[in-house]
Amino acid sequence: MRAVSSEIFAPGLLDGQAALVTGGGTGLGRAAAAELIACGAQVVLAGRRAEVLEATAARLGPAATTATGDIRVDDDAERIVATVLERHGRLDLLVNNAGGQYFVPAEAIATRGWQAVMRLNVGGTTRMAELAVERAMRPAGRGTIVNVTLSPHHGLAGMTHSSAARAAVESLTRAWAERWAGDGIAVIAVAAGHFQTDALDKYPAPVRESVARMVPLQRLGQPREHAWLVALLASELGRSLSGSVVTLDGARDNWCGPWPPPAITDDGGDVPVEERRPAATR
Ligand SMILES: CCCCC/C=C/C(=O)SCCNC(=O)CCNC(=O)[C@H](O)C(C)(C)COP(=O)(O)OP(=O)(O)OC[C@H]1O[C@@H](n2cnc3c(N)ncnc32)[C@H](O)[C@@H]1OP(=O)(O)O
Ligand SMILES: NC(=O)C1=CN([C@@H]2O[C@H](COP(=O)(O)OP(=O)(O)OC[C@H]3O[C@@H](n4cnc5c(N)ncnc54)[C@H](OP(=O)(O)O)[C@@H]3O)[C@@H](O)[C@H]2O)C=CC1
Repeated sequence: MRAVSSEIFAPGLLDGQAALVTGGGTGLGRAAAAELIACGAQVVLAGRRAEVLEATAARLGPAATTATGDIRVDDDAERIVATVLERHGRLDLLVNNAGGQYFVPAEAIATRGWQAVMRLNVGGTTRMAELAVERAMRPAGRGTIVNVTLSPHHGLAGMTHSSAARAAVESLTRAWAERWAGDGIAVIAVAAGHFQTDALDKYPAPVRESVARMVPLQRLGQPREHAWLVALLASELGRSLSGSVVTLDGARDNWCGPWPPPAITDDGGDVPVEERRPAATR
């Protein structure tokens, strides 16, 4: 996946820029990092698993380096941003891509589950944005933050914790765009639909198998398409889009129709629930 040049953008679009991509070791984050590098940026990939980040950096080449840490832990978040500044002396673009949830009926979400999802998607995203602004973008009088959300525009009946969290991020995007406009900082959200990444493997099979069929575009989004949008938002155009939520969903959003969804309900009327990850990976 070593990037040479962008398939769609002019060479040097992001020359000289330094970007931080959270969740940059996998899926959409990895593809965004590859495209940003292809456009000329230096990219720091952040995430919790060093080995995953190192493997991706090796694939992307010398413009990619890594910073390991958990964005929910304040010391880690501070260290990640400090690493970017030590390495590059600047931070032009934060791609707040790390996030997630699990598939579960609303009534089965435990308090700890709500907290885990809110803490990652709202808390981690907020802390990374604040640190990027305080430590790098406000002093520089310039910067761009791209918040990646799972589009909640129709409500996410199978992931209500994430529905609330992602709607919060969209609202924060607007508020931050207003609050930081005077500092020269643009804030934009990408409301993504269904994308073909390895992360989809964790969802129950009937859920996974039904999603692509239900996208009017008749296919899942490709990570490089999402990455092109991130690069576009990192360009000068992103500045005029500050405060916007750009939807990229093949006309499907992440939810449609009744609960329980007939396509995934079993003979007993139950909806499949996502399995817990093995303890070692938690
Ligand atoms: C096909 C349909 C969707 C298509 C669109 C795709 C959208 C995507 O977003 S794909 C990307 C998905 N990637 C991820 O979700 C990765 C990140 N996710 C996570 O790390 C976890 O899901 C997390 C958000 C729950 C955070 O994990 P962590 O903080 O490590 O939380 P714990 O595993 O310790 O769990 C805490 C708490 O949460 C409840 N819980 C977690 N998982 C489940 C589960 N599968 N089923 C039921 N409950 C779960 C539970 O209450 C846990 O507390 P304890 O039981 O006391 O441990
Ligand atoms: N694939 C899809 O269809 C869609 C995905 N999205 C969203 O796009 C983003 C990327 O998704 P995708 O690439 O598919 O999924 P992944 O699960 O591959 O991406 C999540 C990334 O975030 C990192 N991460 C998770 N928790 C933390 C944490 N606490 N601190 C630091 N990093 C963390 C993970 O690395 P590590 O575990 O090593 O920390 C991983 O690299 C997510 O926010 C997802 O919800 C939105 C719409 C659709």
